[in-house]
Amino acid sequence: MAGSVRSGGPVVLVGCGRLGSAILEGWLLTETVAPADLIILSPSEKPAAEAARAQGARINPPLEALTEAGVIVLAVKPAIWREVVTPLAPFLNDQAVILSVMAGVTAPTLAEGIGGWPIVRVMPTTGVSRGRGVASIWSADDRAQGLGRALFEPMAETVVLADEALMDAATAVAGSGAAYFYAFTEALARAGQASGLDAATADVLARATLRSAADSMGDDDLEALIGRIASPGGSTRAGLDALAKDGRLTRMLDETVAAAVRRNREMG
Ligand SMILES: NC(=O)C1=CN([C@@H]2O[C@H](COP(=O)(O)OP(=O)(O)OC[C@H]3O[C@@H](n4cnc5c(N)ncnc54)[C@H](O)[C@@H]3O)[C@@H](O)[C@H]2O)C=CC1
Ligand SMILES: O=C(O)[C@@H]1CCC=N1
Repeated sequence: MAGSVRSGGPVVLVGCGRLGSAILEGWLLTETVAPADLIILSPSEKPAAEAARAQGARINPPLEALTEAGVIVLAVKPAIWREVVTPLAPFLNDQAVILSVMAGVTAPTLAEGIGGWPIVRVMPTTGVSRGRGVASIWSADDRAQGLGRALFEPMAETVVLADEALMDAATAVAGSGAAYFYAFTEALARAGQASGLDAATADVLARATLRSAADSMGDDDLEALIGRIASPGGSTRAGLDALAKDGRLTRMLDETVAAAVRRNREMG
């Protein structure tokens, strides 16, 4: 229901890039935040922000408007967040909550730049724009955690993490995972080409197959799902054996996730 998230004041979205826009679109689509409760800070014009403005959101009002804010959502790049929040801090009221969707930036680091307010970290996927995202949530503060859940549960499958240290792994799996999936799709299409399909046909087959596989996955046991396709001694089993030869699939994904975790830690 529009405006059902009662954060104690307007929701301020700081940064309306790829993720900020996705979050904004998800809130409006799922009516999680009423447009009139939204303040968007963005140095440049963004289509998602303009659409929100048309429904009543405020874009770049005088910073005095932030004194009413219930939650400040930081969706800027990790490299610039300090310079972005410094001018905002003097306008925030005691009850405001800082919600960060920035990869890698830890709560203690955030507290150095914008200390004194409860912090909740959320790692969403851009699927929130269609109300079908994933979001990992962590906070040491119950009220802030509740606010993070209220803002993301309507548009994402959410997981509350017990320990902030797990956020880097959750980011490496979920925040980045869709990109791995697209890279896999591309590689599958290329492999189809290497086996004789023309590029356009291989692209259609790879995309359509993985789309329909993702649609059918649900919560079913993954080995059971594989078993429904791979008949014993059949061609899929031969392909799966090649994929897993000498543990290479597992090793490749271990290395992929570990590299992303390392980078998240460096950014923090
Ligand atoms: N794109 C993704 O799938 C995900 C991104 N993230 C995190 O979200 C954050 C943002 O990432 P993206 O949206 O991909 O980056 P982006 O570069 O698309 O967006 C950042 C936005 O911040 C704006 N900005 C710069 N200075 C500003 C200021 N002073 N005030 C307000 N806005 C300002 C820029 O105009 C830009 O639109 C990053 O910290 C990233 O780690 C987290 C999960 C997923
Ligand atoms: O690549 C990034 O830095 C962010 C983290 C998760 C998705 N995008």
